[in-house]
Amino acid sequence: MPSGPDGSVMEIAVYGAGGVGAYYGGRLAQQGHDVTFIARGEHLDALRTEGLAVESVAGDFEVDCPATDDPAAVGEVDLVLFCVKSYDTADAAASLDAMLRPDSAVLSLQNGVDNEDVLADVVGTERVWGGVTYIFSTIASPGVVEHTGGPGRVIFGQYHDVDGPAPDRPALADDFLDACEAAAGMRADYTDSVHATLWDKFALICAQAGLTAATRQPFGVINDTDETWALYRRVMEEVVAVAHAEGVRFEWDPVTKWLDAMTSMDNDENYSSLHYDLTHGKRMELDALHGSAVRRARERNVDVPAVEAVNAILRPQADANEP
Ligand SMILES: NC(=O)C1=CN([C@@H]2O[C@H](COP(=O)(O)OP(=O)(O)OC[C@H]3O[C@@H](n4cnc5c(N)ncnc54)[C@H](O)[C@@H]3O)[C@@H](O)[C@H]2O)C=CC1
Ligand SMILES: CC(C)(CO)C(=O)C(=O)O
Repeated sequence: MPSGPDGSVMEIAVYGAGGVGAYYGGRLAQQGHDVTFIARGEHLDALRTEGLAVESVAGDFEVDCPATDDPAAVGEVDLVLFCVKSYDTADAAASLDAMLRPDSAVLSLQNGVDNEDVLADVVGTERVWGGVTYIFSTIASPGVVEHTGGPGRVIFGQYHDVDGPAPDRPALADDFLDACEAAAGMRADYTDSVHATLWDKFALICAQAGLTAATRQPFGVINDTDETWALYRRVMEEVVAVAHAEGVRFEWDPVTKWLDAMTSMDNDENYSSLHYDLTHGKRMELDALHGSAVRRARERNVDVPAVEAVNAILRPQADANEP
């Protein structure tokens, strides 16, 4: 049964119903929320005709939700889960308006630290929630999403200027937290430290995605190889230095936190979505990850030789995978 605070149904559009978006949207639909998928191509055709099938380590399920490639046809919703790849952010953001009321929100679950500003420029900062997610999930075939691991965890917060105070938590965020708590196979937490949360994930993903993609090896091999493990740490340290230079304040040390967490998890076989895209000939998010870190470091005069090296190593393959 739906589980808003008063038992209400949330109206949710999933913009980019791929590995991440269809998984979380499907879980919320499974719980009875009113979810519409925005997708395209053969995947959209399959969602329309067969519905969504999710093969998940947290339990397989199927749901049948309306699906479209036209955001204007969705109508107004409470929340847009914004889950396109970062290279599609600007194009997709341009058609958000038709789905939003003044009190609606757009929650980005994307990797990278550039997306929220792009969204805020289009829909206004007050309607943007910055978010991160920890999951391994991909489109296995049209209409079929495969969730192979990760805790299925979302952390999000009202976006705001990096120098300003965190705004009050919006009432809609409580509705969404309740919806997530009631749903199977996912968990969400709210943060007042949205910038630190985004950069904390950015530091991890630059190391995890960068090193798994550059070496084509899973985490366990990287962790077992002294030189490679040193580079993994170095990438994180450099990204955190850029965050500090941008005025992001952490109440924890992301490098120690992630090195401890990653080595204590059952993680040895894991790669990353960037590695998946690289090895499947798909367009890569390199520009939004290491490319962005390098650009931001240059603007702030921070030395990031390890991030530059990973960026340079991956660039030819990223260029080759461009459509
Ligand atoms: N896949 C994973 O396990 C994880 C991914 N992420 C991040 O989440 C974001 C989404 O990644 P994935 O779900 O893997 O991507 P995906 O490629 O599986 O899904 C995105 C979908 O959006 C669709 N799309 C893009 N623009 C569209 C438009 N204008 N209209 C309709 N459909 C559109 C694409 O066709 C694609 O099917 C990325 O930023 C990624 O880095 C974060 C954590 C884990
Ligand atoms: C952190 C990780 C590796 C899994 O959530 C990820 O974000 C990705 O694969 O893109």
